[in-house]
Parts: sequence; C-alpha cells; structure tokens
Amino acid sequence: MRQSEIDYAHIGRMLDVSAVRTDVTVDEVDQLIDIVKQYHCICASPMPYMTEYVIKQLANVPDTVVTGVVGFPSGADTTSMKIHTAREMLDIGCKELDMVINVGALKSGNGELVIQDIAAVVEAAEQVPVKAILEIAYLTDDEIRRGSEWIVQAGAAFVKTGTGWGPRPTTVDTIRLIKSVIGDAALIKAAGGIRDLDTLLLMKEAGCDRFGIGVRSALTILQDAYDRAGITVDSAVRTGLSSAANLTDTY
Ligand SMILES: O=C[C@H](O)COP(=O)(O)O
Repeated sequence: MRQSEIDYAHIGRMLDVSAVRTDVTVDEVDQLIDIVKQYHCICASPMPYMTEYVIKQLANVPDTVVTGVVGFPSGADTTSMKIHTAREMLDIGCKELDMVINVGALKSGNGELVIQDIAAVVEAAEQVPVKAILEIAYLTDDEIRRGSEWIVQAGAAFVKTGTGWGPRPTTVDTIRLIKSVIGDAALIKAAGGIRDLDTLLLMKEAGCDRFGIGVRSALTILQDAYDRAGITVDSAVRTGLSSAANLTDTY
C-alpha cells in the first residue's frame, strides 16, 4: 500500500475507540466521547455500566455507533448470561456487540460449546453485527486457526483478536494467520496492543477491516493520521492526550 493511497483524513472510519479497562474513570470515558466526535470514529466501546451514558452523549452524532461488550474479559460467562447482556446492550441502543468467546472451551477442544455460545449471541443480536473475540494472547497458532473457523461457523460478522486485557499484543502475523484461515468469510477486527499508525496500516494491508484501540493509543494514532493529512484539530481534544496517558498499559 503506497502512502499516497492511504486516506489519512478518514482513518477514524476504521476505528472502534475503547475505554474497557478495569480502572477506567468517567473523565476517560468523557475523553473517549470527545475523541470519537472529533475524529469521526466509527464506534465507541465503553464498559457496560457506562454504555447508556455514552449512547446519550452521542445521540446527535450520526457518525459513531456504540458497541456493547459481552462476556468481558474472560468469556467464561454462561451462554444465558451472555444472551442477557447482549439483549440489555441492544435495548439501550447499541448497534454492534463485541463478545468474548469461551476461551477455556476453545483450549479444551470443545467446539460444540464454543460455536453454540457464539451462535446464541448472534441470534439474540438479530441484524446487529457481532465481533467474536478470540483472545489470541492465550492461544497457540493452532487454537487461533480452530477458533477462527468456529467463529465463522457460528455466524459472527467479525473475528476480533483481543480484549486488550491479555498478556501480549495482536501482531501483523496474527492478522495474516486469521486471514489465511477465514478468507472473506468474515471481517477481521484487530484489537489489543496496537500502538502506532504504521502497525495499523500493515494490519490493514494484511486483511484487517476494523481496529479496536484504547483511548490513549487511539488519540496518538488519530493525531498522527491527521498530521499526515495536514488537518488541524481542536486544541481541547489534544490537551486530553496527557490525562489519557494515565491509562495503564501492559505492553
Ligand atoms: O477492544 C479494545 C481494546 O481496549 C483494545 O486494546 P488496547 O486497550 O490495548 O488498545
């Protein structure tokens, strides 16, 4: 991909900006709201108890939908718990869902459980896209292959790589591996430890369609894209960079 072919001004259309850490504060959620508005990001992703608040704050922002998180972060909830959460998120107005698959069942080779768990949420979501999270940080390459196949079989719209809570980041090689397995049968969302624009662009070239990025890294990446596009942004959002940097980072 040549630099001249990249639409830096619209990078936000591929970004789900998240505030899904344990210690996320209301100030950080407010900053997430400012960022998605300023950079026209496609999706905002808060923790469940803040989701209705974010939906209200973005009510007049047509560019951005809010995703509801399901089964964060372990994926070990029962299927009925996941269905309940999915329905609650949809009832308050979420237009997408990000669910963690049953990682323990995947590692135990229990495909039937993994597939029915995802399929039940896909069914509850009706037409709303479900991004099923593998949590690659805990998986071998074989498990990533198997899990990707099961996510496609269950009918999820996206194979998503991570929650951001795992011990290692998603890499370009992870995206290549998933793409080699699923082809065009589902979309790919890379998430977890993406910290710069060039890595994001390499992942896009490898077949990634969407990126989930925590609020601190998102601001850095979006600002880099706007700088490359020669766009000046509101100083209030840029000032937020320093407070968002308080988010702890495991990578
Ligand atoms: O899905 C969203 C995650 O928060 C992305 O991970 P991150 O916080 O490491 O960027």
